[in-house]
Amino acid sequence: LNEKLVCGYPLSIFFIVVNEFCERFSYYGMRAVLVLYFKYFLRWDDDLATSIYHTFVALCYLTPILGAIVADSWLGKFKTIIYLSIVYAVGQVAMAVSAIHDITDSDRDGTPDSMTFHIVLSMVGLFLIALGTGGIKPCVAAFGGDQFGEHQDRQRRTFFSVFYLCINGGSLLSTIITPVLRAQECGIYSKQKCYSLAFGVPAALMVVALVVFIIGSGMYYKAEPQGNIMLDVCKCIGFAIKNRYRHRSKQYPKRQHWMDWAEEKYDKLLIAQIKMVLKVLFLYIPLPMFWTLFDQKGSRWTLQATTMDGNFGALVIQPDQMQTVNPILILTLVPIMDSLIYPLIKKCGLNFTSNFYFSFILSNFQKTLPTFPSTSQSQLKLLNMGSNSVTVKLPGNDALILPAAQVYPFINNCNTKFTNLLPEVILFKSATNDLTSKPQEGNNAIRFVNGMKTAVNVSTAAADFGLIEPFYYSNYSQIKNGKATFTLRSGSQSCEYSTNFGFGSSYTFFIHSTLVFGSNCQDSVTAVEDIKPNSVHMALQIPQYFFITAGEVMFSVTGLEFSYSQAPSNMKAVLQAGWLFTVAIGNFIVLIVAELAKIPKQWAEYVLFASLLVAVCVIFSIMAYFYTYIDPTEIEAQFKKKINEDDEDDKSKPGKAEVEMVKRDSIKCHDEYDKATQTKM
Ligand SMILES: C[C@H](N)C(=O)N1CCC[C@H]1C(=O)O
Repeated sequence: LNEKLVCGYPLSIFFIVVNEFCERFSYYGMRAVLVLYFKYFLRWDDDLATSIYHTFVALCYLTPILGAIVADSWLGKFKTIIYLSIVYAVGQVAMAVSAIHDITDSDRDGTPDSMTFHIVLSMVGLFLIALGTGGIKPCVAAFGGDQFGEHQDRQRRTFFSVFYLCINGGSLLSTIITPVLRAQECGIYSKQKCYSLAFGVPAALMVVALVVFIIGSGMYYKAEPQGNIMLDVCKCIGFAIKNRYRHRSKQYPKRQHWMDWAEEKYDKLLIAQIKMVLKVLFLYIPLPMFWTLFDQKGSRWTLQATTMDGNFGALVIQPDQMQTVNPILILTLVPIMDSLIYPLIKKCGLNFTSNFYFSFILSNFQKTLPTFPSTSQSQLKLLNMGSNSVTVKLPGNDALILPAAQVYPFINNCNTKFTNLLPEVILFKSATNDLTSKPQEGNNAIRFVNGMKTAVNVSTAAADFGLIEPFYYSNYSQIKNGKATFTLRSGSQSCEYSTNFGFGSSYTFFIHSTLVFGSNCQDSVTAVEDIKPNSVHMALQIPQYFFITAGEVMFSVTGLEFSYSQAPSNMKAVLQAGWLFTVAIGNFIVLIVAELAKIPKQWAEYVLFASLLVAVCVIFSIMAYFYTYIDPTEIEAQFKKKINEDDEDDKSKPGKAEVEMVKRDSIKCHDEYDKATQTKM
């Protein structure tokens, strides 16, 4: 195969793993900011953004089928990777261009004037990316496997581990870098969040991936495509089903396998190869459930993280950055498993046939949310601005004593009329404006109520609340966690008010009528906590990440190698695509159950997914126990030898008796296949 070896490994795989690293950087980097791009640039709502996101991810894992068919039947893996990488890079460039707001911002107000242009271009870009990333994915993995000879099983296994490390190295770096690029401000006429840069860098990395792959060109082993194999496979399966149906009567003897009903018309080698593929595909049936749970990292788990405290001391973690725990753990666990755990298991003589994965159910963390008013109620707040406590009597409520400078929040029916309130008591009613959910991305939602007789301007370094009229309130502004200093200004006079924020809280700050400018106004502002800060720490998600990643290491890395080693020579990429198809189905399940079915209680949804996964684990273990490993190369060699011998015989001794003999031999050969596949793993 390959003449240039480094430490027993073909040199060509260096280019393949670097290509994979850059490609995964490109894919995961773009994916990391995609939902935010939908939400904040295209101005889609949460539901539409999440649905399109999961549809895109599912499409990325559906298109491998196309790429694999093109590679195995027509172009070969090498050319398919090159052509589809170009499509992929064009898609990434289209995404980067679609995120330049200046293109359609003719009135230069900072917002695009023709959203249709940006939506259409980004959808075209995403379609090309899905075609490219999905199309090349099964080919790159199988092409890497092709570089090893028959006696390099150990090296090939190590290659698939290193390949997985590169996937996750690229994913880790890009998930850290692209959100930082997105947070930059850029633009020609006005400065906006820099989505074009966040998509532009992944586009550049895809070009690098392509160049690296082309550089290695002279060193690759390039297996030739073997004709339109998928068409033959479909026709052969169709014929077997039809033939079986035609011979359904009891008078016809049964055949060992239903595919044997294609024997009348199809080559025995092809039938044997289809049997190998179907056997593996059958084993894949329960697998999508793993990906269903796994892919919720990007949606449900990240949303859960927004209701948690991300303060890790020196490091403050943003909710979407928690996803980087997965690739970090992969980079740690894969070497540990490969160099320690698997050899240890082997030494202990354990038959490690199936891997169990665990899910971790975390309870509903949104306990920090208060009771919000229903549609027929309104939220009221009473603020005593005086210096003495006052007694307030509201219709239908007991009299209450309101201490000086204190706020009393309560919920009442909208149509209640309030009369005779003391002049120093502010009745603050803002049912339509109150925040009714946790602020986004772990931020804090802050607003001010001005109790003074003059208008006050409030601002911080991060937000401007504008001029607040007397007895009126500002809009909410998002403030990050940590200390914030607010400057209160009226004409030329000002004072400062400082306070500390956690994650995901909401506060209304009441400015007292007694405020005196020029001094510190710490005592003249009362903070009312509308939504408590997140109290559950994000670190509690780490065990959940650990278990799902440990499952991934045992199941996904081995699954890649398994899909390669169990595939017939002409369907290596097709089986890789079958493996990736399980990821696509997993994402569709998320889309249906999590996004469309909308189970009202989050914990009920987690319990449902976890129970389904446990059930699937049991089923999969049973299936894996009965699975018998095969050596496709050996089986194919036996068939080819038999066919050659038959050809020789046909040439020298044509006649009816010989035809019978060939038939008998073929059946013998079939028996050999069946015997070979009956050895347990
Ligand atoms: C980032 C994940 N740890 C990961 O490596 N994968 C998730 C789906 C399959 C695989 C990949 O190839 O990206």
